[in-house]
Amino acid sequence: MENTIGLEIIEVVEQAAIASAKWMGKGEKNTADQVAVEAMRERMNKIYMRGRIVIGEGERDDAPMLYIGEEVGICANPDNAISCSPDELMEIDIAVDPCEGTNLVAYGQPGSMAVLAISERGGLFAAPDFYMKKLAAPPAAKGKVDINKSATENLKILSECLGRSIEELVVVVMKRERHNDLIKEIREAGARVQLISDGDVGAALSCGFAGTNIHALMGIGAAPEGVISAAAMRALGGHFQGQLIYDPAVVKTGLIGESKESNLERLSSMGINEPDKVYDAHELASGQTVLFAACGITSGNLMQGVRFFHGGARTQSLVISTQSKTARFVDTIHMFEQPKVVQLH
Ligand SMILES: O=C(COP(=O)(O)O)[C@@H](O)[C@H](O)[C@H](O)[C@H](O)COP(=O)(O)O
Ligand SMILES: [Mn+2]
Ligand SMILES: [Mn+2]
Repeated sequence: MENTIGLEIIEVVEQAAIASAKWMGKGEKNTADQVAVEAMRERMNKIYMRGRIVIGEGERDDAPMLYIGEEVGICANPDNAISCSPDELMEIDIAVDPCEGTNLVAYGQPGSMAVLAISERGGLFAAPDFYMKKLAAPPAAKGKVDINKSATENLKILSECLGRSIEELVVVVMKRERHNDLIKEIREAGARVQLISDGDVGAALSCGFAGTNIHALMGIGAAPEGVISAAAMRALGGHFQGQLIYDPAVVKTGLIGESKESNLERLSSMGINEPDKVYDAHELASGQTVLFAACGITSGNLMQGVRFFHGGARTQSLVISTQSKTARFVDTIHMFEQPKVVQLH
């Protein structure tokens, strides 16, 4: 799979990031999102593959593009099958977030990215558009920290695994009312908290690499982003656990339906009969081969954002693969037209 589409998926996230970055700082989050979706879809449909969106922009009725169930790629069209090799005809599942951190792009804040994860059919958990309680930590703490434990206990475990005092640990938490107690507990345990307004995929990913000065992600974010984060952490060997949150009272937003009961029904209709199950990275991204790709829109811990110059742009992307066991940073100069200069830095 990596041989067939490895390089092309870099271009998919690059194109989405470039399109979105043109709207950086313009205060128009919907446009920054929409152009990323369009660019991602256009580039995806030029790939010799037979893809299906399993995590995308929502149900078909709400999302005109990259909706859940949408078939993408040249080989998704049976008329093209003759020009596709058996490898390209393999059915693959794709989870996308063309603009992860739309607010960050709209307000020119760091940490937004175009992201996707790919696996063979059935290899990614088709999470509902609910919330997810998440715990991400570095590879050294994999399987040792546990989402069922308190933040205080996990910080002690992290400190032992990483050979640092608790005071030397930094935990990323989304700045939300639902996290007030969690933030208090982390601070009382002695660790430091980095509050983010948006973008918990980037925070989870940062836990996978030493040197980012981020040692854990705790708290509740969106479930689809949880699956994409899990794919990255699965491929990196980091720790990721997620538990669906279906009770609107817990998240304190009206975004996930009116009642816990109706949400439980929806989960059951999707075949999720253990709604409180804690999933680890291998369950959320269970495929034999899992690829994760991201391209910075605005600069973050791991990737620089898109930098435009006359007639071109420079991007930085990251592709992580279970197949080649690589985390590959890709630095690309894009020449849109005849540039006056090809900018090196
Ligand atoms: O910040 C986020 C927004 O993602 P996007 O809509 O693609 O720009 C995500 O990283 C979060 O995981 C998540 O969507 C968020 O926590 C849910 O929103 P909220 O109700 O504001 O917490
Ligand atoms: Mn997102
Ligand atoms: Mn998004």
